[in-house]
Amino acid sequence: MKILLKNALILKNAFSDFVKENIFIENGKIVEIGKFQRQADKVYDLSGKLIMPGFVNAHTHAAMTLMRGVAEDVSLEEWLFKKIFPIEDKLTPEDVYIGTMIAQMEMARKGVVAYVDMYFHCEAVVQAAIDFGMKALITRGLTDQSGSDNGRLRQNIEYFEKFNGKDGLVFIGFGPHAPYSCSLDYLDRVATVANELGAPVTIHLYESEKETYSLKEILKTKLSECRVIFAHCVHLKESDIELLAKESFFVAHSPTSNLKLANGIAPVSKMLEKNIQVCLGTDGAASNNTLDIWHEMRLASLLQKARDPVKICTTEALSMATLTGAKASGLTSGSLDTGYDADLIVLDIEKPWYLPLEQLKSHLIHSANSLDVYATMIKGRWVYFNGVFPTVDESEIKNRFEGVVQRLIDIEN
Ligand SMILES: CSC[C@H]1O[C@@H](n2cnc3c(O)ncnc32)[C@H](O)[C@@H]1O
Ligand SMILES: [Zn+2]
Repeated sequence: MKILLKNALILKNAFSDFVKENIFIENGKIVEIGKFQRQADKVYDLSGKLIMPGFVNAHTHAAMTLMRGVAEDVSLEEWLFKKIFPIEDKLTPEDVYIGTMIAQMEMARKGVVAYVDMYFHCEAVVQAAIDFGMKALITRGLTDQSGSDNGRLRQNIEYFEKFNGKDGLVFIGFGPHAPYSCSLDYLDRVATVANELGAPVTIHLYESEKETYSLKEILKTKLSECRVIFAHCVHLKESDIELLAKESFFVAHSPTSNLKLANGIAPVSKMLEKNIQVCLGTDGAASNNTLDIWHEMRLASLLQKARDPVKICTTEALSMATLTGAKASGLTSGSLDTGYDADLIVLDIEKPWYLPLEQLKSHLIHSANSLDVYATMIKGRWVYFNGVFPTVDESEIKNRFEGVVQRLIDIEN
């Protein structure tokens, strides 16, 4: 399939300038960007639109759309242990499939092309990603709190063997939940396996001020040799910041979830000063409550500006949401270039809040609305286009979702 996108403004990546050129896509890949004439099977006139790289949501629990709004105005501890875990105990693979589908619809609607997930019933997450056509780094949440992991690591390895690389969309990593739910021995075992398989790892780290373990000790395990996405990193000591400054380490910053669960504000400016690679994640819809990277991008920037107007600048924010997220997840997105997968979004910039157009880059952070996304393409396939989700039956998914939620409510009563 040959696709021509013409007459749009193009932002190739966070660091580039806007150009008015055409994009030619063949078999899911960008073949040419420039001022050319070519024959195509499908031609889209995108006058008045901006084409830019899609966002990477570098930390989420997609299926938690099922629990959006069920546990409000509580601390992380109460939220997780008293409200969320009891509901999660009742989730079936079918529930996780439907919850993940709704999450993907929301993310595609808001310009996300790839996400990093940590959950369970991962075969259902894989199926949802494949059926929808979204890129995902999927990890099995791992804990050994009761002294045993009840086969979770074995399951994660099986997911890797069965699904890693599937359709060029799904990749499998390892998801030790947090240092407070994984012993050091277990973390070492998980990291050893991940390292042998060349798979990335993601783990919650220093989310609340009650988390008092030692990062130095944690990094004496094989985790130090893995590609790791550390989620949250709100309560880092100066010495911890130094430890995270490493080519293979990434921090997924989730400002909304951190504020909503009263965990505070991550020291992102300090991290960026030390060249730590910071990307953005929404966390799950039960703690955010949206899956909106535009919102995270703006909030991340504003929270640091509370103390220093220089941080986080437009280019930095955009690159956190695109290039750094792509690098962290290992998913080849984040930039529009010849040879890259066509993972892009089309934004309707004919709205008053994109004027003056001369300052368009700033508007993308401080004035844009996620619902201005007109279309989202992943590997050359539209997964959202002008109000329609071409790869799924929207009303069927919504009906099934309501059915699952009703069942969960009935169990509770
Ligand atoms: C075992 S699968 C992943 C696990 O993580 C839980 N979770 C979701 N958000 C957070 C968070 O902010 N901190 C800690 N744990 C979180 C989710 O409910 C799943 O049980
Ligand atoms: Zn999380």
